Amino acid sequence: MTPHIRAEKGQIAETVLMPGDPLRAKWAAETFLDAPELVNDVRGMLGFTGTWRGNRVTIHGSGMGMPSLSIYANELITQYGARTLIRIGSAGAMQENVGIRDVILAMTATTMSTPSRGILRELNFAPCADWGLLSAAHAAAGAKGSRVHVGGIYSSDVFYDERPDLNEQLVRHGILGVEMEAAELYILAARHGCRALAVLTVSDHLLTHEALPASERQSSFGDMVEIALESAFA
Ligand SMILES: O=P(O)(O)O[C@H]1O[C@H](CO)[C@@H](O)[C@H]1O
Ligand SMILES: O=c1cc[nH]c(=O)[nH]1
Repeated sequence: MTPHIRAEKGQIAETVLMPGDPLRAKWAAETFLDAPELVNDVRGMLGFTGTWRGNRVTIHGSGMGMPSLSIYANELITQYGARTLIRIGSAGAMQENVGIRDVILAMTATTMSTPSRGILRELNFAPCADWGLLSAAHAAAGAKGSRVHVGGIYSSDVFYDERPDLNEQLVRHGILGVEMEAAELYILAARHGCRALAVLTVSDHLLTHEALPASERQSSFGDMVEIALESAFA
């Protein structure tokens, strides 16, 4: 038990999928896992452990933003022994060739600051995905016929960004999309010798202003979940 997770040791699997939305965790666990068991609901942050093709998996919400993800990922890694952490999130597209519902595999996650800033100080550390997970996820996405993009994303501290000049630079430098957690996940994985990847589904487009409703962001991103599971156990 930790301040934020009520699960007993042993109730959390070594492989953890982390959506921002706790209700996406519930949907994904009920849709893709065999015998999912609720292992956390402290503060309404839902976590479930079950099996996928015989492999133990936990699907646990991270909440929105890096400070929230950092609490859960730290506790999952240091208190429960999580070793493979895959974010399954939504993202806003930042390139014309990236469409709604496309999948983005985040090779790197550029950021302005994360909860790790206090440790890294003046270092511009380069948060990056685990290569084994990334290459397996790319193969899984290809086999499914998903429209998939691999490259850099931006992990933002704000959803309502008021810096159009910043977005211009991100677009200009090829950033595929924006979300709010991956950079801290990658940094924590590097610090603790874990594997991490962010598999994202495009829910809205910053250039065209198309957007999916909240209900679809909660429970329609099945390809992303399967890609994450296949990469974890490739
Ligand atoms: O859909 P999730 O996984 O929450 O991810 C994205 O959605 C939230 C913002 O609406 C942020 O958490 C962002 O990273
Ligand atoms: O963080 C996010 C997630 C989805 N769409 C955005 O524009 N930002």
